[in-house]
Parts: sequence; structure tokens; C-alpha cells
Amino acid sequence: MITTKGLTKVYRSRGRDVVALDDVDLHVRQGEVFGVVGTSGAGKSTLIRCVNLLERPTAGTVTVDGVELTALAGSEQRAGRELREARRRIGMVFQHFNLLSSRTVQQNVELPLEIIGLDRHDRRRKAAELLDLVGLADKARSYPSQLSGGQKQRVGIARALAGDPKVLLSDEATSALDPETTRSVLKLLRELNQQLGLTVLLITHEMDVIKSVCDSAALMRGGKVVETGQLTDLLADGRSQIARDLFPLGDFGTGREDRTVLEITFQGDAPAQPFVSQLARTYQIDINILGAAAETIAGRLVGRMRVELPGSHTDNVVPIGYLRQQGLQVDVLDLSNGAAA
Ligand SMILES: Nc1ncnc2c1ncn2[C@@H]1O[C@H](COP(=O)(O)OP(=O)(O)OP(=O)(O)O)[C@@H](O)[C@H]1O
Repeated sequence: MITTKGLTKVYRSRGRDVVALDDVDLHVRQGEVFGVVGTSGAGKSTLIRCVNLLERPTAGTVTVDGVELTALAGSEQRAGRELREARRRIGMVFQHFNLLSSRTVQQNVELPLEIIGLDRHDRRRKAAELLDLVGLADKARSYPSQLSGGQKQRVGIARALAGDPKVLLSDEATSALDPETTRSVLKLLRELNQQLGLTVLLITHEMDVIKSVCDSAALMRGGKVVETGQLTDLLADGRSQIARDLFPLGDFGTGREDRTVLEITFQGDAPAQPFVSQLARTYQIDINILGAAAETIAGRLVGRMRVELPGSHTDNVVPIGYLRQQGLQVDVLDLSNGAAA
């Protein structure tokens, strides 16, 4: 649904070049919620602004719903007709809501419909439908200043849906909200994704957002996508940085050479098995549990556990094979750098 190829954006700032995006290839499948995560300055905002061509990339292509936006003329306010039409199919939600304070909630939602020239009656009907969809039917006549942060963001979402977009871009939509409001706004995004078949590309600096709402994710660092995939696949990959960030397990164990540290990932029904005690009993070994966490990710129960076994990797080939036979993902940690061997 959204594909970028070789997407590069270089800003010229105080006489020097800042590479905000460096050859980014991204693929967001139709109907999924895709999260881009990364620390400040990683290039996330630039990416989302290039995807709807609010910024024109220095190089590379952006294709949304089969239309190559980068091949269409203009950018920002000077967009050509074809680009404006393609953009109408891309809704955008902002961190600070960007509502007009002098207009009521209803009038804010009507704004994009006014711009496309819809008549008053149809605008009202459509705005009322959208406010109902986001649970704010009773606030139509209120002004933004009379709303909570979560309600303002719901108005922002209703406005973003006015052009019946197939794609919703969300730029840190929950960063200004408290944890409980964040959860309810993310739940709304998920519901809209499912009810309307909306593809959602969101950027965030919070791993919790990825955990609670995303099907797939990409990790950005220094303008590059350093890792991307479906969460269920990433979680099954012991080398995945995203999986480690979703499950910060802390302790790496004693670091002694005569010990083996394993990271065990389980999904679906596997957690129901008491595999640690079975392993201890079967092989008569003492198992030291260093850390464990279980979460529902992409609607699926996923857990990760770090354990330490006595003996070297070679000594533990058989117990490791036993765990793998139980359908568990097992990675042996290389303690010299904390990565899976
Ligand atoms: N208009 C601009 N002119 C010059 N440099 C810019 C401009 N916009 C962004 N940058 C630079 O590009 C890099 C990426 O910025 P970007 O805002 O995309 O990162 P981000 O991951 O969204 O960060 P944050 O989470 O802090 O918003 C940074 O080094 C930033 O300073």
C-alpha cells in the first residue's frame, strides 16, 4: 500500500548538508498498522512528511495505493491537481492536533470537505458521521479549548478521515497524551484500521505504542531503516533489536565462560507448557532465570525469557535441542556483545 524506494532527503542547513533520510526502502502492506520507531533525530518526521510529499525527497520514490506520488508535480502548497487528489486519500494526524480554535469541533471536521467544495448539507452529514465514529457526537458544537487532549485528538482523527482516505499517517499522535488517553486513542486507531480497512503508518518514539497497536515495525537510526518486519517474525529472531526493546530483559547473567545464556521466545500456546521445570527435571540441571516478560503483541500472546544453564554452549546442545523441539525459539547469547550467537 505504501512503498518507498531509495528515499533520501538532504537538508541544507547553515552551509552544510544534513542527511535526514538515507536510502530508505519501506513496504507497508494494505490493511496493516505499521510503526516507525527511533530516537529523536532519527528521521521519522521527515519520512512521514516525504510519504505524503509535504516535503519533496531529494531522491527516491514514494508509491501510495499504486500511485507514484514522486512522479506528480509540485509539493506543499504548490501541489499540482493530481498530487492534491492523491493526497486527499492520505489522512494525517498530528501530535499537537492542529485544530482551529475559532471553529467548533464540527466545523474543524468540515474544513477539508469545504476545501474540496462539498455542499453544506453533505458536509454536515459527513462530519456528523465521522464524529459519531470517533465517539464525539455530543461535542459537535464545542470549541477545541473545551475538550481534553484525547478528545482533541479524536477530532483530529475525524478530520483526517474526511476525505475517505485509504491511508492514515500519524505523526506522534499520542506523544502529548497521558498513558490512559494514549491507550484509548490507540484503541480507536486499531478499530478504524479494522472497521474501515485503513492502512496506518505511524511514527513514535515509544516502544509501548508499537507493542500495543502495530502489526509491523521499522527501526530508524541516523536516517536509515536498520530493521523492519512483521512483529511476530521479529520476535522470533533473536538478533532483532526491536524484539529486545519490546522485551527489555536486563541482566545478562554471570558472564562466566562455563555458563550458557539462552533467550527463549514463545508465542501462542507455547507459554502454557512448563518448559523450564521439564528441562530441569529431564536433564537434572539447575536453571537460573535471569528475566522474563509476557505481552500481547499484534493480538498474540508472546513471551521472552532469559535463562542461564551450567556448562558451555557445547555442553548444552542436547537441552537446547529439546527446547527447540517444544516449538520454542531459542537463541544462545554471545555474552561478549549481548547479541545472539
Ligand atoms: N527543515 C530542516 N532543515 C534542516 N535540518 C532538518 C530539517 N528538518 C529536520 N532536519 C534534521 O534532519 C534530521 C532528522 O529529523 P526528523 O525531525 O525527521 O527526526 P525525528 O526522528 O522525527 O526526530 P523527533 O522525534 O525529535 O521529531 C535531524 O538531524 C534534524 O535536525
